[in-house]
Amino acid sequence: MNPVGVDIRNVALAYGTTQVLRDITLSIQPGEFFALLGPSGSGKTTLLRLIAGFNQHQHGEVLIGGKDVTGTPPWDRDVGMVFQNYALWPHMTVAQNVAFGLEERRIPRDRIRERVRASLDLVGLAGYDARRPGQLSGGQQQRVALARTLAIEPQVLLLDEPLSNLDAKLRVQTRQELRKLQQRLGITTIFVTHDQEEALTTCDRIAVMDQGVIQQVGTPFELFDHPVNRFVAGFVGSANIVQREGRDIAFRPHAVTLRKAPAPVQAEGLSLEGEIAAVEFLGVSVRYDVQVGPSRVIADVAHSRDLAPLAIGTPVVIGVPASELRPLD
Ligand SMILES: Nc1ncnc2c1ncn2[C@@H]1O[C@H](COP(=O)(O)OP(=O)(O)OP(=O)(O)O)[C@@H](O)[C@H]1O
Repeated sequence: MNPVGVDIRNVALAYGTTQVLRDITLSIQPGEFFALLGPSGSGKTTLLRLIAGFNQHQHGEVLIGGKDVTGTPPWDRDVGMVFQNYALWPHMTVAQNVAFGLEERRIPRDRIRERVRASLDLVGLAGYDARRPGQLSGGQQQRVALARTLAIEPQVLLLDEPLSNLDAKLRVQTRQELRKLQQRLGITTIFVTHDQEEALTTCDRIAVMDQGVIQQVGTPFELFDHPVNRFVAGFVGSANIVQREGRDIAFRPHAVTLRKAPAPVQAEGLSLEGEIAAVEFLGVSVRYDVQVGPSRVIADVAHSRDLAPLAIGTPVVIGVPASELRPLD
């Protein structure tokens, strides 16, 4: 299979007077595992459904494999979508569920049987053909939904929060399996999630969305190390933001060093005086809330058995090296 790219150009979509997507431009590379990451209501699902053909935009164009698909119905788009609730038929067996989309496409019976077997193999469910969805665990149901979508051999795989119904441990295991499967198939995949850890661990690149606008596109490292604005800095990891000379400066809690006051002020980077306001032991590190004037700064300090924690009320000097300071737009 030759993977295809997806290009979204100046797309806008409104429901009545509610503008849900505003001038979205995005290029997803062939074979890429791409995440749409944002809080609830940011427009991720709307954008995914638009690529699938379930939503229509009022402005701009959507290209799949270089072809403008505006106006093309979902079944003519060569895309497969896995829905958040899986949408499996409860009265059908696993094999019948997986075969369903193929029968609709009028594919010959023996070809259908082959493809059902191959896609159940792919997701590790060989031998489960005769079960009904109600006789499977949540994780297995999720894999049936994935097998059913892969069976139609789409050029683009669209996943709408596919792991959100799984418990925390299974979610981690399933996202690793999904990543491996995606790499093996090399299929262009677009993954909607509101969970930053899921996006950072699974995807090649991420578009961070807020209020129908793409705030930044980048690799997990780029977004974490070089957030362009306050929203991305706070949504991808946690960030401290302080005002300096009329600009916002962001830095990560783990970049902060704490020394008991009085301590010499560092020539380079940021130095602030404050007082420990709260202490949380996280195991690997200790998280300190430091009161600095009217604002709070979070410092994550690596824990060591030889280091007594600082008590609430201790006056401290906060230091952040210049290389860890990020000016924001
Ligand atoms: N059919 C509709 N009619 C009117 N408004 C809609 C419709 N569908 C979605 N919206 C609105 O569009 C905005 C974006 O919704 P969307 O479902 O795309 O967000 P999301 O980022 O996927 O959020 P979530 O993670 O909660 O699913 C929301 O404010 C929502 O209320």
